[in-house]
Amino acid sequence: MSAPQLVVHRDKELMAQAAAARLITKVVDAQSSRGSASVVLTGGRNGNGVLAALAAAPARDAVDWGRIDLWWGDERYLPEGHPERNVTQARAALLDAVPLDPKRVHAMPASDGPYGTDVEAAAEAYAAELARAAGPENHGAVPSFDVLMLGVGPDTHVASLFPELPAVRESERSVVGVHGAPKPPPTRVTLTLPAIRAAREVWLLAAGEDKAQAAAMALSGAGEVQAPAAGAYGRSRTLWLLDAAAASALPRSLYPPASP
Ligand SMILES: O=C(O)[C@H](O)[C@@H](O)[C@H](O)[C@H](O)COP(=O)(O)O
Repeated sequence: MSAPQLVVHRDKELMAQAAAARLITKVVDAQSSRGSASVVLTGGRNGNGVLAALAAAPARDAVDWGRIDLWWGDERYLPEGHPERNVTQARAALLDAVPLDPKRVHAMPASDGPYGTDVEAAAEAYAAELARAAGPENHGAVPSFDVLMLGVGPDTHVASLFPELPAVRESERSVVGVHGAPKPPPTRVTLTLPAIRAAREVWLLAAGEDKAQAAAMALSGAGEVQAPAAGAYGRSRTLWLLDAAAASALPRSLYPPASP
């Protein structure tokens, strides 16, 4: 477990641009040292903001897009191509604009796919896909993702792990179905905390006033069942990328004050 490090940016645009720059560097480094990179994407405005900033970054061409595996932390269980699916939004923000290898774009199943309304079967299928990609050196049923990004919800949810719902307590499976999520749509597929913790680096993104209490709670010792974001950490690094508004309720002891 790595203790959280905080980086506070002036506003959400700068936060997205800085995260995109950071992601380019990480991916290029992973490709140089291991031949390929694996990145887990998140849904939500901030995750999509990072992808849009990456699409606009001149340095995006430094990435070898054919040698990157893309996975998702969660998916809204909706039909293929639905505008509210996380993968649809990621495609619009970045993926359609770069030369990815389609075999390495691991979208979560859709509700009109082979599993139909059986979200548990969809979750099992995604767990099996992750297991196939995990090498012996990965020590588990999921690959050692280079970077796993998570948007933080105002209730401290990450991926589709909502406070007190069964998915956040899952300790065995890497992927589960979610019913009755408080954020629409209610049916979702999500990585579990053990799968998230297999990542080398976990980056939590929080911007806006409505995230201030969530960030303060998750970073002040709350339990992961009440505050799922508190249970999201990487093996070598846990990075909270915040804008000033989301950082506004944090105890000053957690990060140095901005220069006057
Ligand atoms: O399916 C989703 O909606 C998500 O993956 C979810 O976990 C999201 O990342 C947070 O709710 C933060 O979303 P915002 O960045 O839009 O606040």
